[in-house]
Amino acid sequence: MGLLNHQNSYTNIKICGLSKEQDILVANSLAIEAIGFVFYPPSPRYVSPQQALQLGNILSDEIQIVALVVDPSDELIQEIRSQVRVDIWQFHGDESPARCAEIAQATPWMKAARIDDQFVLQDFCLQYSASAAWILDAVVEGFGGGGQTFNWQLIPDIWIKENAHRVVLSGGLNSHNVAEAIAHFRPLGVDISSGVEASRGNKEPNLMQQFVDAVRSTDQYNSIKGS
Ligand SMILES: O=C(O)c1ccccc1N[C@@H]1O[C@H](COP(=O)(O)O)[C@@H](O)[C@H]1O
Repeated sequence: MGLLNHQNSYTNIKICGLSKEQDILVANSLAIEAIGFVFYPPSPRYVSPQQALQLGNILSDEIQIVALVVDPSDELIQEIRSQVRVDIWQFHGDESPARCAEIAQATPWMKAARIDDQFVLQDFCLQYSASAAWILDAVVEGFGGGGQTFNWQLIPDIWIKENAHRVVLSGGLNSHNVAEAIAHFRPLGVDISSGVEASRGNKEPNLMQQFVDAVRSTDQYNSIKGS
């Protein structure tokens, strides 16, 4: 169980940016590993620690909570820690490795790499070697959640072969492109926000279901194919 579980024979799924009770009830009905709360005020998916506490109370214990932050203040971290069950921290800003470790303490954390043709992946991986997984995302306005894919060809095949077991792939995923994404990366997990929304910040239950179905049927197809 869990987004960072390497023993699963399937692709782990995180749905990010849930902000309403209805989103949580839908998540509870899907066999997903994690949901994300966005504690970044400019985001259309922002929830306060108090809201996250209430939403967390109705979330299934089987589903992990990822706390997504972008260069957070100490005060915000304190508030999140005191109110929310955080299973994994997600750092999506310019946090240094030391700052990630300081905030996360004993809780696992993931650092997002925002990929463009200037990005030096080797340096990033060395710098953030303590990250339990690396989130690969696109460069978008507002740090993330922009529904944009990055150019997958920028990631060398050899790097994918050696490191995909530590990758949570994100950036513009949806039920139509996720099979190709899994075939290309064979990642530890996939992370989606915009692709399961009717409009920015508004999750659509049918799209959430379709995304999970697409991931699970891709895994099944790949296991039958034996690849
Ligand atoms: O979701 C947001 O609003 C957000 C804000 C700031 C940083 C990251 C954010 N979300 C993360 O962005 C990626 C990609 O999301 P999308 O599927 O392309 O919309 C994902 O890791 C979200 O967790």
